[in-house]
Amino acid sequence: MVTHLQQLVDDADRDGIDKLVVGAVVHSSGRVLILRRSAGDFMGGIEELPSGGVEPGEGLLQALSRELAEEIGWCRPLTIEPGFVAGFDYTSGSGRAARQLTFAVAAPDRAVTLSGEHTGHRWIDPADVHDSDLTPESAQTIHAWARHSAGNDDVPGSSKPQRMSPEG
Ligand SMILES: Nc1nc2c([nH]c(=O)n2[C@H]2C[C@H](O)[C@@H](COP(=O)(O)OP(=O)(O)OP(=O)(O)O)O2)c(=O)[nH]1
Repeated sequence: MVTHLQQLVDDADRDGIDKLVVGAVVHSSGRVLILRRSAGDFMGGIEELPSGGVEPGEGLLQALSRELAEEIGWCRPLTIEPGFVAGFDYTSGSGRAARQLTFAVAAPDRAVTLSGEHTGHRWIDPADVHDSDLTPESAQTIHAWARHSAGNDDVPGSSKPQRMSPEG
């Protein structure tokens, strides 16, 4: 796992990524937690997965743990499900080459405490992502997780980040 995570960081460096972001498919009974961004922010009002930038000196999972504490009030140790990580690249609001690496985390309970970054949350069935304000990249990430969790993962090499273009 450690080698694998380091490989993801090395790949991002090699690919010229300036901003590494970690995200989570937090799920309970097959439903996935999504958050609505505050209206005043860049891309305000969209729905997104809990996510945030990796800070200098932080490991990926350390960053994920901190972001989940900040964004949904989870202070518990996280259990990352092995075998799933989905990646997409985008240009951030400040123009940086960003890559979001999204891991899967089971929610033992559904208690969520939002920060000021988000105005609402809900648990969505992956089949209903078309009926949301998720970006195509977030929607694809949720679909990839749903396929993975159904044991019907038809994406070759799904334990590696998938390159999903904003168009695709
Ligand atoms: N900018 C941007 N964000 C996207 C795209 N697709 C997509 O799912 N997102 C998501 C990632 C984040 O959840 C959110 C926007 O985040 P962001 O990284 O651009 O915003 P930010 O203000 O935190 O970034 P920064 O400018 O401070 O680097 O939208 C896309 O094509 N462009």
